[in-house]
Amino acid sequence: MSLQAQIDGSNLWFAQSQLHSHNHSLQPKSLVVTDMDGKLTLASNELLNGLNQLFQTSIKQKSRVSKGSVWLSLTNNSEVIQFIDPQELKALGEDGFIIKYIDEKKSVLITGNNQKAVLYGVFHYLRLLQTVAIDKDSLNITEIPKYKVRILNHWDNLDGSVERGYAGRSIWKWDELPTKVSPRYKKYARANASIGINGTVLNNVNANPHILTTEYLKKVMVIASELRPYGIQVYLSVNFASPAVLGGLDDANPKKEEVKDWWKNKVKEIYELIPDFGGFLVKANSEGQPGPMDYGCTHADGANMLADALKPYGGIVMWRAFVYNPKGWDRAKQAYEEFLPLDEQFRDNVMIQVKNGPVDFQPREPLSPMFGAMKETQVMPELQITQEYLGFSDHLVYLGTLYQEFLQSDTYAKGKGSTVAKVTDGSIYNHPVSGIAGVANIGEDNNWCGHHFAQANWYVFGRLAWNPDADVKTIAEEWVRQTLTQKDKVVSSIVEVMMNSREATVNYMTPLGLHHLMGWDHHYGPEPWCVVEGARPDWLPTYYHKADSIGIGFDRSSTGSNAVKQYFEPLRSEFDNIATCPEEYLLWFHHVPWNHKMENGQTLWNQLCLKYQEGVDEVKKSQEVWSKMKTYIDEQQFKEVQEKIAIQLKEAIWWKDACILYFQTFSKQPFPEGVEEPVHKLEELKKLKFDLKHHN
Ligand SMILES: CO[C@H]1[C@H](O)[C@@H](O)[C@H](O)O[C@@H]1C(=O)O
Repeated sequence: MSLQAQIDGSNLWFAQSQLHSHNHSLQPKSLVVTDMDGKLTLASNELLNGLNQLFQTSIKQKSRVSKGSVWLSLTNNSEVIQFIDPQELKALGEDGFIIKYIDEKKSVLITGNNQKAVLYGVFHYLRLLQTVAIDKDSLNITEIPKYKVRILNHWDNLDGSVERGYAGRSIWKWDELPTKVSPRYKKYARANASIGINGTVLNNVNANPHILTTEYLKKVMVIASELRPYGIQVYLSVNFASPAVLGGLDDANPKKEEVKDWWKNKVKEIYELIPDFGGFLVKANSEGQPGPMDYGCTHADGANMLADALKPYGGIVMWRAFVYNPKGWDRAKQAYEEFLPLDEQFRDNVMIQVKNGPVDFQPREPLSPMFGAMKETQVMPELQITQEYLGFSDHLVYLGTLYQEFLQSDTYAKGKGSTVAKVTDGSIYNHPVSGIAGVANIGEDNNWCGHHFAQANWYVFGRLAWNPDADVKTIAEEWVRQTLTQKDKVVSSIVEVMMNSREATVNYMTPLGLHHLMGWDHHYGPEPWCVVEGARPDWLPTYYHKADSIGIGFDRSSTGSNAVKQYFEPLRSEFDNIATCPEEYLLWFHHVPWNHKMENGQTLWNQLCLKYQEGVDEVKKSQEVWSKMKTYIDEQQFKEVQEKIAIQLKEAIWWKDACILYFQTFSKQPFPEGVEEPVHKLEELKKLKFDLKHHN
């Protein structure tokens, strides 16, 4: 694969360069577009390009539907109405589509209520051609996305750097805009549209107020117009202090009329430039960011002020609940404590954006108790696609399994079956908006995401935002077939590596419910011993593992911080009781003696060491599998992944050695049989200096 091809995005899944090996009895013969006013030009071009590439022929465009046609039309066409029930068409809403084999015409119809929906239908159809065998009977598909807002959050700064970004600099070229328009914007839009993503927040939640200057808004306008044809709305992160910093007001007190007016005027200016602007994302009173609490006001006061300004234009506010205070006993409890009393107070165009776990994007966390608990306010999940705590773009970690575990976690908010997906996608609580956000892993690296397999995490996020109940193994297979290879016998081996990769990472980094053992600022390698003078205690690993001569783990049970109280029954009791707490969360909820008997009869100490070893062994296995892929994979992709897996294995061993050697200073017990002798010395590991620059 040439460098240019990578930059062009030809190594992304939507390039449609290879066909699935299944025999397609329904090979399209012609394309018919019923389109009076040119609304479907983009969709039909995508389809034509895709089909031509897939079948390596030139598909003819015709004006009449005949045997073997693929027929694109909006639903308001009189012919379409003959074949599909009007109720069904109405139910499609804005983004839903139908792909249906029409017997009478011996052709395939792709239709939706607007151009964006038809485009989604086109991409879905192309995906099917590449990933499964389709026939007349299977082509009877209605797809309606579960979440209304399916959005990426870029933590991209105006100077081109990316907070927690591991794929090079930002793709947004603020210096060149508005005059020069990078070709990547359009490719980004296509890739996102192909998986149903319909929104993007361009800038970091640690927001530079300058994004709201007229100068920057004009740049934003250009990006918005590049993304618009693909159905992607632009949103911005805003700094709560903007009225003071930019507007010269005395402060940003949300109760003051002049502050409200400043926001109203700013919003008006934005909509004049970008009529379909989506709204604001806000990180307030969190990690030093300004917010309404600076003025004795609440999160609701702040969010509602912005919501009122956006409401006349249909805009929304995504207000983050990532708040924690170093004075608290347990960081995991704080969002709930701050936000639950405010339920019922938020406007209906506000969503509270909550990270999947109660702490911070760890390799594994139990669900945040916020899900299901806030009933009157729409809560939207925030997932992290960039691998801040999962080995950056050096480790192969397929996050589909993490996302699925979270989305299918039962909150019990309305009895059994109240999964996170159902309490947030509108199935259980019905609010006018719903949404799900993913913190992007995209940068200007040739391969877009730093690691070829990291693209799969962007892909699976989009597919789950469309349908949170979809099967992530199937999604992994889709991605492999569209991106790497169509050879059946190797597809399943690669999918297996992907499916095991997250558990492997949990095991070599933080097994059995441990969390936040990473270096306190870079969040990359292991530093469970880390003590930093002057640093917030809740940024240090020792705050989380609490290892001592008796045992290890954070006691969040009813005898400890009582974080368990924030969960619905029966979860609360299950987590609270050391005998029923799932072992994968054991040290999250309990301080457990070293000699505690685990389910398999091992002591906690032995099991902990064995888990670290299991993680390392799994990476060894994936290295072996990958080494056999050489003949099936593009040379450059093969080599680059191989190099990364070698790093991952080295670092999995680093993680294992660092953690078991350090925890041994408390347990004072030997390593059990089956655990490889550490190749490192603890004192040397403690002196290792991590070079962040090397990883960007
Ligand atoms: C954007 O800031 C990030 C910060 O870099 C990160 O270490 C932490 O995970 O979370 C913050 C947040 O989510 O606001």
